[in-house]
Amino acid sequence: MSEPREPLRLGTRRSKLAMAQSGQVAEAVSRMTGRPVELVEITTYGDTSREHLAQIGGTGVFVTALRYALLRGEVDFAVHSLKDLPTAQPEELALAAVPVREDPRDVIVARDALKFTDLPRGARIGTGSPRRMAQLNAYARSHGLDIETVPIRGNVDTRIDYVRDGRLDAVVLAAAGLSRIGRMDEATDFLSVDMVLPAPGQGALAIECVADDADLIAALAGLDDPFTRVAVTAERSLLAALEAGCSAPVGALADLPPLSAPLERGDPQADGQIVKEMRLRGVVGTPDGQSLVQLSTTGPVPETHDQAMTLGRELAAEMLAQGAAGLMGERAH
Ligand SMILES: NCc1[nH]cc(CCC(=O)O)c1CC(=O)O
Repeated sequence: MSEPREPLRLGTRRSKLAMAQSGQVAEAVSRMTGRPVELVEITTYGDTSREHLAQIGGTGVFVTALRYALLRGEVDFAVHSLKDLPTAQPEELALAAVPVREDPRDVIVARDALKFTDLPRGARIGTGSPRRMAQLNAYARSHGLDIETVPIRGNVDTRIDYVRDGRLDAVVLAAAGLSRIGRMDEATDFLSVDMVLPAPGQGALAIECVADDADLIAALAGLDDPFTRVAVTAERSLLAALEAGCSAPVGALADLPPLSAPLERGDPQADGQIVKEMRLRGVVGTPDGQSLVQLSTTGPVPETHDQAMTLGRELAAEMLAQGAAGLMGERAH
């Protein structure tokens, strides 16, 4: 008979979203390793501060306390929303797995089940994210819509309450967050990524442990999705190269490009080969939507971390050449 094994300790924030995603990963890890996983709740500064996230300014307010718990050996691994993770990876910690990404899009929760295009003139839309403000306002400008973006913050429940009690016509949220807390049915419209590019890493999770725990890294590797990993690596490399923090008005998404015409037609040139390509799109803009730099590049799926990093850096360099830096306002660092 095998010895009973110690449970793995998963450090998690207390928020409903964090508990939901940690719970889902705990189950997957426990299924895969045959070891029980116990959740250890940790309070982070981002959870307790009442200041606006954009005012706190620093990247990673949700992440730091979990990382200290890992480094102190209080927990064995932690689950983060990848979009909340600072782009610099500390040497002592390993990004052990990036599981398959969920829907990366933003959605709105609007009153009266309204779609975005049905919002009335002067509609008040709540979001604390300069990225969402920039792109919504730019879209409104170019389509002759009259909307007002209203800065709010708070967890997903709090933000939906703004609509429920009539203070706002709509709020913008990440589809993945709503889905993980089981409230996806309250979304009234998806915002297409052609209209609003998501935050780098949105919809993806990061599973982190200490870099010298080789056994655990090997065990967690089973949860890794290589495509999601290179995609978010390229997105975050773009973000880092723009020297932008997590609250900067930067959107990025790497995904499969629409099938190219020759492949759709079964062009004999393609020789029966499906050419695996990835498209990386990036956007940066002023929150009022007056100025926006949006670029895209398509090429073979990166095969290594370095290739993915290069892809993001190169697109960022093109964006900077088109004036991206001037649109980001105060630099986070
Ligand atoms: N900003 C906080 C945050 N961090 C991750 C998610 C959602 C889940 C995800 O994007 O992976 C959210 C909520 C939101 O933006 O609506």
